[in-house]
Amino acid sequence: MIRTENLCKKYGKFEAVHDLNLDVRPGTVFGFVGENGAGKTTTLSILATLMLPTSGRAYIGSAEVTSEPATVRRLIGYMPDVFGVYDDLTVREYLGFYGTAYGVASHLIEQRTKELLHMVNLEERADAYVHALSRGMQQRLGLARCLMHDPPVLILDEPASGLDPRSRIEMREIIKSLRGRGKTVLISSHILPELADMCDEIGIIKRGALVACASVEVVTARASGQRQMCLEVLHDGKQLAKWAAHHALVTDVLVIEEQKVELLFAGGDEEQAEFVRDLLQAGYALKSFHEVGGSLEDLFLHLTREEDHAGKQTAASKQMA
Ligand SMILES: Nc1ncnc2c1ncn2[C@@H]1O[C@H](COP(=O)(O)OP(=O)(O)OP(=O)(O)O)[C@@H](O)[C@H]1O
Repeated sequence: MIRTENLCKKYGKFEAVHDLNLDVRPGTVFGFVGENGAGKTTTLSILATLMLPTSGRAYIGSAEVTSEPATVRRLIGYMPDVFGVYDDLTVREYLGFYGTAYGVASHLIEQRTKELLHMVNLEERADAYVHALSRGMQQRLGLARCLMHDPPVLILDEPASGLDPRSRIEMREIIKSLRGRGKTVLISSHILPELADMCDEIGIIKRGALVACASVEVVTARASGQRQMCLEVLHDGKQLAKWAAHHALVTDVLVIEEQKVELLFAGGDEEQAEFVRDLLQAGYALKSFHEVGGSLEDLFLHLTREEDHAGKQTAASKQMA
């Protein structure tokens, strides 16, 4: 639903986004994590048609951002990291203004305003002036604003930044509820645990390139000490996946190539040795077996250090789930 192909953006000679390949499936919440200056805002601005890429392509659905910006704008709701509010409007007027700007039919504006204010817990503030709202409330209103034209895709740039813990939790719960409404969400942050709680997949960006991408189950499993194992067999990987899925300590299985299977394992060394023995006894011709990485957060910290980690990055990129 959201896709970039070798996306690059240069500011003068400085390359802020470098050969970025993203693929966010419909209906998923994708967390885009990276330290300050990694290139998140630049990428999201290109997807929101606010900036042209230097090279490469970006798509929302089948619409390409540079050649079909009007179509893209209808498909997305974009919440920038910093946005202004109009001081002399009430909350209701503010949403009405954006509804009109987005071309929402006038009979729908009132209904949608009501629904969205309910969703972002601002019903009781409908007649308050926008400038009188707390920062958390303004951020929630900003999210409601993006949804006025009911777009299938949301692009949210650090929506919880600068919020106190309670407001962050409120924002997180609202974003989680968007998945239930079938929205595809791309959300950026520099805080991995915060994203892990509300996302289906996490992608890590470093110096403009995607260096790791994994399902949130993998992230959580690694954080909770489960092992991620990669097995290669001589024959059909699907058979092996079926066999492994029945094992009590296997919590998730993925066929990543015809003969290659990745799984999450909730046991220690002995159980793991037993698992491999059982597998051989069941007749599988095991070609290779290894454990994959530490926690994704460790990986993130490792990758964002200043030294060159080319070898590790390649390994990380291979972990694409
Ligand atoms: N208009 C610009 N001109 C020159 N350099 C820029 C411009 N905008 C951003 N940059 C640089 O490009 C790099 C990526 O910036 P970007 O804002 O995309 O990162 P980010 O991951 O969103 O960071 P943050 O979390 O701090 O918002 C940074 O080094 C930044 O200084």
